[in-house]
Amino acid sequence: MHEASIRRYAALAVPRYTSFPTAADFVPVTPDTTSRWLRQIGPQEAVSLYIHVPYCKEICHYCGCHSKMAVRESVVENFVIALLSEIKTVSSNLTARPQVVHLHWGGGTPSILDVDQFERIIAALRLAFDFHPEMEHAIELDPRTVTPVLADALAQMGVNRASLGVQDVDGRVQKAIGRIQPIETVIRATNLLREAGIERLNFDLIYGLPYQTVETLRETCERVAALKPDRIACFGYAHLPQRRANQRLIDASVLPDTEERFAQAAVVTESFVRLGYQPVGIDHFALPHDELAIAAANGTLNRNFQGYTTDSCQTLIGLGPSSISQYPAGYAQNISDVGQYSRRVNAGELVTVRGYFMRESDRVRAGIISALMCNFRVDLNEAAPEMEFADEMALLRPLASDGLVEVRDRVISATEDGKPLIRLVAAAFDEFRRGNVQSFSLAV
Ligand SMILES: C=Cc1c2[nH]c(c1C)Cc1[nH]c(c(CCC(=O)O)c1C)Cc1[nH]c(c(C)c1CCC(=O)O)Cc1[nH]c(c(C)c1C=C)C2
Ligand SMILES: C[C@H]1O[C@@H](n2cnc3c(N)ncnc32)[C@H](O)[C@@H]1O
Ligand code: MET
Ligand code: SF4
Repeated sequence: MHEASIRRYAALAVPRYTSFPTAADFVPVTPDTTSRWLRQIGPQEAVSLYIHVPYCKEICHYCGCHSKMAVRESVVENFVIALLSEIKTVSSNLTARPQVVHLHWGGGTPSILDVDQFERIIAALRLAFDFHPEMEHAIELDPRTVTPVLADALAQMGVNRASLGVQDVDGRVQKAIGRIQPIETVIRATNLLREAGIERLNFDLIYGLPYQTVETLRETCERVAALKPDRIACFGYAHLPQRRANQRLIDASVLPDTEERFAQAAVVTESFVRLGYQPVGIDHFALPHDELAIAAANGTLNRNFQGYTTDSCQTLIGLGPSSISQYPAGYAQNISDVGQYSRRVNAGELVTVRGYFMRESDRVRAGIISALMCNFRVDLNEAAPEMEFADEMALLRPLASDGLVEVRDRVISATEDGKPLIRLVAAAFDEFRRGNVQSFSLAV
């Protein structure tokens, strides 16, 4: 593909498609709807739970997550009290006991909770939910917060997977992103978790950050791969300073440009493949024995709000401010403001504010977009035998003539050149993106 085409395409802003419709297209949805959707869950039905802990010790300059600085310990305790209220209200809306197959603590920094707080939350969940004996119990950890006491406590709680925010190990980059974290900190956290018996590890990295180059990234990839985490995610930095005040601390003049980002994404993939990892979707890598690598190879990979997953549950219940729940009938997102969240859950309310009611055609589009994001390929004869997609096909034509996709007998597949730009192919099937450029991140 020509440099000029890369530049043109990679500079387009498109969603990351962790859901379709994306959260940006949600409409008002009320707690009554969530109550109805919760009541429809059947006995022993497999569900996933996501718990959002919206606090960190301090906020990194690049962060795009929903999190605030915990200025006092009491702030975190007040959040835990509110979360316990929400769990009680959600539980009282259930008409059956579901079975939890995946439990994920995200944030923010869940490791800001103390052992007593974790235990109270788990005890509250166990009153209404059965935990599957082989439940995947995962937590996002800031390596700087991992202590021997925490590692042992997490293992005691049944945590069997941890995701560490590594971001980059280069000192100059770390200074520019407000995240000072020498690699020794990552090594220590990794060892403590493994010694405690938590061996399934993921590292998160970011490319497209200030002062990163192809050379610094190659070095970062080698240093983190030497620690042999089963999984690595490497996201493209999404710089949206108009929406995230903390990102205004990043000097945009030292950010890599579109072409450099493109080259960085390529060197990350090239490095991890050389170091024994298999690429999974657009931004994950996994060692060959890992379930995610196996799912990617045999076409059973799924995508949810946390990214790529082996989870195939119909229902994901999100708890905590800003959490998104997924039900067979649609999506429901909680209010994001922690103060309002707390006031309302403490008054016994569900706090759904936005979401989406899935129509049959949305389900078809969601299936197509998910197949493209996970497998880089979709067969419309299987996915949507009844739908013509004339507009969509017209949108794909320029991508096809630039060598990004091949369309044959209604089978759409990305070429090797097209894989990094698969979000653009997916966007052709997104009815909500018809030429309107919104504040999404760059395609690469
Ligand atoms: C773990 C941290 C999270 C990341 N994303 C989310 C969390 C909790 C969830 C999230 N982020 C955004 C939304 C949309 C609704 C909103 O309130 O703004 C949700 C549900 C906003 C957002 N974050 C990023 C972008 C580009 C946007 C806006 C566009 C969009 O909705 O797609 C950047 C970003 N955040 C995270 C990653 C990994 C990432 C970029 C690679 C983490
Ligand atoms: C959950 C993961 O999301 C990533 N992350 C957080 N903020 C951003 C952003 N603005 N752009 C890209 N990735 C981000 C970090 O790698 C974190 O560990
Ligand atoms: N807050 C943790 C970290 O940055 C986990 C990933 S970001 C939600 O290390
Ligand atoms: S990257 Fe992680 S630690 Fe940093 S502010 Fe965001 S949620 Fe908190």
